[in-house]
Amino acid sequence: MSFKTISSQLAAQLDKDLMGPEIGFTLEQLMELAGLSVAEAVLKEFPYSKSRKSQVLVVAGPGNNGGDGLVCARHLALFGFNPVVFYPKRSSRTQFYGQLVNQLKFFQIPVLDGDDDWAQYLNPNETLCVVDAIFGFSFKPPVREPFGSILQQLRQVQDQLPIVSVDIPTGWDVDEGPVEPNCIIPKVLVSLTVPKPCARKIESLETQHYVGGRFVPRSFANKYGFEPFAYENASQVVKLAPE
Ligand SMILES: NC(=O)C1=CN([C@@H]2O[C@H](COP(=O)(O)OP(=O)(O)OC[C@H]3O[C@@H](n4cnc5c(N)ncnc54)[C@H](O)[C@@H]3O)[C@@H](O)[C@H]2O)[C@H](O)CC1
Ligand SMILES: [K+]
Repeated sequence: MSFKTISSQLAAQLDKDLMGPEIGFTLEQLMELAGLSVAEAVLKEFPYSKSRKSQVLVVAGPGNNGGDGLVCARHLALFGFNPVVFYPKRSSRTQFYGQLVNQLKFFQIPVLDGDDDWAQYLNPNETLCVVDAIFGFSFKPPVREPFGSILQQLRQVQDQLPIVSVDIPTGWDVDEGPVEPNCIIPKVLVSLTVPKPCARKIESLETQHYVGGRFVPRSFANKYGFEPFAYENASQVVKLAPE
């Protein structure tokens, strides 16, 4: 199946439109659905079973991609997984991020900060997968610390420990694809709303590709030049067939 992508410029316009005065979604609403989508993609790729490891490390960055990760961790816990969140640079953009962290504490999900030993969770014998919610479509290279070292450590384990990237693999340019030498090569990519051009650079044999963020009607999708994705029943994600 060949999938439609929209440029970063158009994606930014789409977001502005969705959250503008006429339509009126709030960021919090979209983030909740985005995080739920990613958790469902994890469940589909790595089905939860009581008899196997269920630890998932969620690495959350300082922006909204990180926010998607915080929401995802909460849904993973509801699905039966044991999420651990590494959130080294906390956003003070709005108080909502603090509320998301409080919700994680309410679920007894550990939230590690920059001083904690997060690398202990990179053991493939104990951790099922890593959710890469570090940067999304607003990443501009070169990567700054502490994220440079974090990416380096993730790169070292990514062949043994599968990485699930939220919207854009971290270190990729939204239009051009891999731009950062230490960028993530995910085993699973969950594009939100509609894939961005960088998704064409994934190797379909190596990376499973999902679309999630099921929040637009057909008329709105058509306005932005794509058709709605073939979501089944109440599912929040759809897996795209390899190209
Ligand atoms: N409609 C949707 O599809 C929705 C998508 N969502 C998610 O939001 C991100 C985009 O969020 P944004 O806050 O614009 O940006 P990022 O999270 O990608 O990153 C911004 C953050 O990162 C810092 N930063 C940028 N470059 C660097 C660098 N080289 N080194 C270090 N730090 C860097 C920057 O300063 C900011 O703090 C999108 O991809 C989706 O995942 C929403 O959830 C809403 C719905
Ligand atoms: K990401």
